[in-house]
Amino acid sequence: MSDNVQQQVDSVGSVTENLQRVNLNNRPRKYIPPFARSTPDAAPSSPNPLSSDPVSRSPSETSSSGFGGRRDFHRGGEGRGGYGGGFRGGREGYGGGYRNNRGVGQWRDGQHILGSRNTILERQLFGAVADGVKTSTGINFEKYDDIPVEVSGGEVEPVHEFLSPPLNSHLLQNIFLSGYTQPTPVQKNSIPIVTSGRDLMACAQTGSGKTAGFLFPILSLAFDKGPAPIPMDKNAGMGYRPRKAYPTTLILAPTRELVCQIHEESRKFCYRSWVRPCAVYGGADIRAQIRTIDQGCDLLSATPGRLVDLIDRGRISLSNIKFLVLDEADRMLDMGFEPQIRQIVEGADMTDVANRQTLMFSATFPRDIQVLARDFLKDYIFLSVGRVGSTSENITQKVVHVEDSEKRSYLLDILHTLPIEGLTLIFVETKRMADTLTDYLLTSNFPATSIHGDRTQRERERALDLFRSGRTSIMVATAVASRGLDIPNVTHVINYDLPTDIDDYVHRIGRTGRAGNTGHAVAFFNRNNKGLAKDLIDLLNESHQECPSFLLAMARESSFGGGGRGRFTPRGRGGGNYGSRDFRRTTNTTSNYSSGSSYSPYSSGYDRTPSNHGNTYNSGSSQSWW
Ligand SMILES: Nc1ncnc2c1ncn2[C@@H]1O[C@H](COP(=O)(O)OP(=O)(O)OP(=O)(O)O)[C@@H](O)[C@H]1O
Repeated sequence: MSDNVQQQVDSVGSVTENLQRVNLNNRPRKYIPPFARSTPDAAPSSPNPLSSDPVSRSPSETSSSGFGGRRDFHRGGEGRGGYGGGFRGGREGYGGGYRNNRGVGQWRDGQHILGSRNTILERQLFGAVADGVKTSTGINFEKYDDIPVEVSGGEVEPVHEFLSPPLNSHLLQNIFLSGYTQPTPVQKNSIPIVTSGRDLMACAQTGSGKTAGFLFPILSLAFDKGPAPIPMDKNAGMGYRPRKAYPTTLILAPTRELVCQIHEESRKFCYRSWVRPCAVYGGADIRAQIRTIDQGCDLLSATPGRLVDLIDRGRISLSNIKFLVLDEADRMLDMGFEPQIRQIVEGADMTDVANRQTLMFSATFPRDIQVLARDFLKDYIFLSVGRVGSTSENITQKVVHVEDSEKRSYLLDILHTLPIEGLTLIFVETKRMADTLTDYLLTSNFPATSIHGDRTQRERERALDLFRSGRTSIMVATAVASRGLDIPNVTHVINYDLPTDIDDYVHRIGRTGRAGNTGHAVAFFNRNNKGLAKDLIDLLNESHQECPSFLLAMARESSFGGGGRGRFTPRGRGGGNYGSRDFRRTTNTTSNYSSGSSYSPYSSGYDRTPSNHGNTYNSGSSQSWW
């Protein structure tokens, strides 16, 4: 972001803050449910590192909705409709004076009332292909259909086109505004699975449309059924209590940047609907985020740490969650995030597993994490598009032997040969190395920036913005940028330092070759990376890439026994063919996976019962923190 644009954004941001402060003086005392919200021109959005357009931060217009903020929606009387009844929350269509504003809709009297069109917002959300800020589909998009799909745990009849039904007709309009003409394989299958009410663990290659794979069926159901009624607050009336948001969908993702990206995608597909997307993540002003969620929060994208903070402050309740999504699920459930995820899912007031749908998506899903994931799922369908952890053939991979001492000069050689158009992402293992290498590139006259966990959120946002816009065509990154980021025009990924885990490699190189586009990945390999050799060879072979002889020799030397963290490598499965990846199929259980209905997720391996799911997890890393 140029300083000029940054200043504009800042000044619009401060106007927003001032107006919000004014609003605070007259604010209704309770969280505003969907039918009683004022409808601003543009949906209020969280401070968003991915949005460079000041319009996205336009102040919320205080409209005279006439619903009267006096009603205690948390206690409200009987209600109708919405996710199967039985609620005690407020009634739909309360009051009158509805004002249909541009771009934001409402749910009222059991009807979905669409906001009118807002061309400025449309341009901001959907852009134009020529803007270059959205990834457009590449020449190999159609080839996704050749990737084998496997489903276990139930029968699925995939959808082959974006049609209504099964998708809500308004959602279809937003899909077409986004320029999507045909679903990707993961979407073809996730739409019927989720709309039929099943839990899902889905694995599909990087860049193949998993985000829409969960957003489409969730939003379609939300647009069809309307808001879930807000449950009774047990402590209502007991003195002052802060307003609380009751989202119906929670999407958890591991990094701030990814949360923002998911939020931006959500804003597109929620356009003109009653559903208000919000994002909360660390490193940004929590008070501004609280003000935003107070304006309405139906679909919440969050990093776990910030969400826990807001739950602890009594600002968010998870008691209304109908859909829980773990994006990059294997990362969310690994050692680093597992305690926070358990705190959110099991330690707070989250809807229990039987009464919510839980969806997990990733390009990789190690066996041990699949086992752990069962704590959060019920009778789920396992969907894999391509082998779990495989890489897209759209990415041309090259592994070169480079000693540590030669890496810098080798890197410069490569950078000199790259075409000027196109972005290059360079991965290193440490934050210090990210800074050092960036400085080196700058002194060598290459436009470079860096992103890593020691930079402030503002610096991270600025780096990403410079890179995304192409003003700085090289970004040096640690693993913080390895997952999920969808940056158009990344043509090259260089693993200057290789990760120790093959799954991390898969995600890193997946920043290129997205949505049917082609890309290139180069890895610097030397003896220090010996432990990765076997998994890397498997991966290269499977994706029909050249495998250098030094790598084969290194693998022979290596004492590692393949399979990594329990991935279903061809070797691990005893053959090189496409086969089972659902761990339930390779585990000796008494479950019946083919029927779906008779499968019991509680049947093997762990000391659990349906009544105490999760709390007696016994794998060795189990702990109680409440
Ligand atoms: N049906 C579709 N038609 C055209 N483009 C699509 C479609 N679905 C998704 N895309 C685009 O493909 C790109 C990649 O999608 P997305 O980021 O969801 O991939 P992903 O599978 O989640 O990748 P990763 O594993 O890296 O997180 C995005 O730019 C998205 O807009």
